[in-house]
Amino acid sequence: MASAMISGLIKSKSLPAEHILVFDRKPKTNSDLHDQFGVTAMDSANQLAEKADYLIAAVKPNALLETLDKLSSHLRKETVIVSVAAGVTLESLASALPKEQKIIRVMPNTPCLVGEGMSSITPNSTVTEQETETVVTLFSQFGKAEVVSESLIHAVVGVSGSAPAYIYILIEAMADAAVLAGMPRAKAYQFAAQAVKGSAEMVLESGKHPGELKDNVCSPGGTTIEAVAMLEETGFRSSIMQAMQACIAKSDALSKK
Ligand SMILES: NC(=O)C1=CN([C@@H]2O[C@H](COP(=O)(O)OP(=O)(O)OC[C@H]3O[C@@H](n4cnc5c(N)ncnc54)[C@H](OP(=O)(O)O)[C@@H]3O)[C@@H](O)[C@H]2O)C=CC1
Ligand SMILES: O=C(O)[C@@H]1CCC=N1
Repeated sequence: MASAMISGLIKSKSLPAEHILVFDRKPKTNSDLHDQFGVTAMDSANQLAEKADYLIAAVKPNALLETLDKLSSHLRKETVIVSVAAGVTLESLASALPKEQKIIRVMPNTPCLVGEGMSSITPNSTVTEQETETVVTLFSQFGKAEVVSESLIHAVVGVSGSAPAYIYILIEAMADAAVLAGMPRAKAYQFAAQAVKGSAEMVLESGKHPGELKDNVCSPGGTTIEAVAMLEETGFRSSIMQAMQACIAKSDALSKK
């Protein structure tokens, strides 16, 4: 996720690469990030903590609190800690950080890598409006970003954070069926991915209800309604909803650990 954000930020040209400071505990990953993106690789997490204005922590949720706890004594009071971890609440983050530390929870997704991310932003009470705006602007450099209340983050994990995985499965299945019908594999991925991308753009740009857009594709007695009837029979909608409910429940369970 960190690479996706760094890459998105570099591509946006919104700040010089060397102003982005990074640290990964694996020296090779650290130097690879510098070689690949031109960012400044720090020698230690403590050094990063001392210098950063906005510190984005992108380690696994189960390692985050211990990592922040170790950094605590090196942080400046005005540094804004940005956590992208699923299921780690503002309250738990605060418990591992100095009193009154500014904290923002962000839930991004991997399409940040290609400038098409979707990120939610949730500040704690010590963050100023201007600092929240700065983080919204930062994450808007590689996609869309919106402030949401903390209670909605589980839904965000389900509908955008984890969602690229479901869409990739959809694209893979569509391509498999096209291959079954004789289309070469590479072309099948291109056709399937472009169909998904174009359909998403139609929802975002037209503002029309997805049901209306679906109806427009279904010619009477035609091919599409056959596919739609089969999707209903095999429980496609229900499958998506159940998968997302499992995802949302896991996000909720992680936050209660
Ligand atoms: N992947 C996704 O689509 C999304 C992920 N997230 C969140 O992003 C976070 C990272 O997830 P993801 O990128 O998938 O995980 P990865 O395991 O791919 O990346 C985590 C990276 O952090 C490194 N790391 C671990 N501990 C430290 C430390 N103490 N100091 C410095 N670097 C460290 C890891 O190194 P090592 O290999 O040595 O463990 C690894 O390179 C998670 O909290 C997740 O909830 C949020 C939204 C979407
Ligand atoms: O799978 C995960 O836990 C992370 C959080 C959202 C996307 N990936």
